[in-house]
Amino acid sequence: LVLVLSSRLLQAVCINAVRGNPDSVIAAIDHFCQNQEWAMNVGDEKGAILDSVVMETSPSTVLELGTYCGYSAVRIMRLLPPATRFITLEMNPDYAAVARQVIQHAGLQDKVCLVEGKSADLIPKMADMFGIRTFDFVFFDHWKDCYLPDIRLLEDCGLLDQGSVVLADNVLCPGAPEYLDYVRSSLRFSSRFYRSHLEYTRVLDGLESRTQTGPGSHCGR
Ligand SMILES: O=C(NCCCCCn1ccc2cnccc21)c1cc(-c2ccc(F)cc2)cc(O)c1O
Ligand SMILES: [Mg+2]
Repeated sequence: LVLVLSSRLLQAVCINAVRGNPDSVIAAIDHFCQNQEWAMNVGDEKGAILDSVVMETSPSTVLELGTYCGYSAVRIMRLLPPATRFITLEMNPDYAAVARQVIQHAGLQDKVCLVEGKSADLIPKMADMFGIRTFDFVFFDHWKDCYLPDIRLLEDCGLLDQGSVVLADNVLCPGAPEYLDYVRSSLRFSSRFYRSHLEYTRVLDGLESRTQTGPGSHCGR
């Protein structure tokens, strides 16, 4: 039976990770990607930066765009207190299926709301679908040319408010130049670059966080 990469990654989790132990799931995926086959998880180096920004923000509502195999979803959810809402979007049904099983192996299936679809279609429905007013923390890890239109869409839908943090993966590799220009240009928010490396390689990459300083677009004209 020929397994596709995401299924081989899931197999490595099932074999090497302890059920109900998120840290062992993270370690199993990192070991697989470092020693068997590269995969586009945020990885351990950038993952540690993601952890620190999540802990610093201590959000009560979190949105992730780009679930892939669920690696960053497990990283984020393992840090969140029980009442936190975590929503993650994946457009590829095969990846979504693998992610559900990876998240279940970590014992975090009750905390996740994994939705299949495209950000442009689902962001405008977030408020109605999930009763979410604003997101305290958003992790961008989907199509890099969607980062800019999607942060604008989140703002236009009033889903970002004062203190909301948007953290974007891969701002150098593959890169999101227009997004970087945008978040670094406006005075309405502060942005910070975390220098790192492309997952499981020595190629330069980084994360960019953007914190809303002014009130959300829906109030405080
Ligand atoms: O492409 C990347 N990720 C996006 C995958 C597709 C997301 C699709 N998708 C999911 C939800 C969703 C919602 N709306 C619309 C679209 C949506 C990615 C690539 C690399 C990479 C690859 C090769 C290389 F040589 C160097 C680097 C590294 C990363 O870390 C990455 O994240
Ligand atoms: Mg990425």
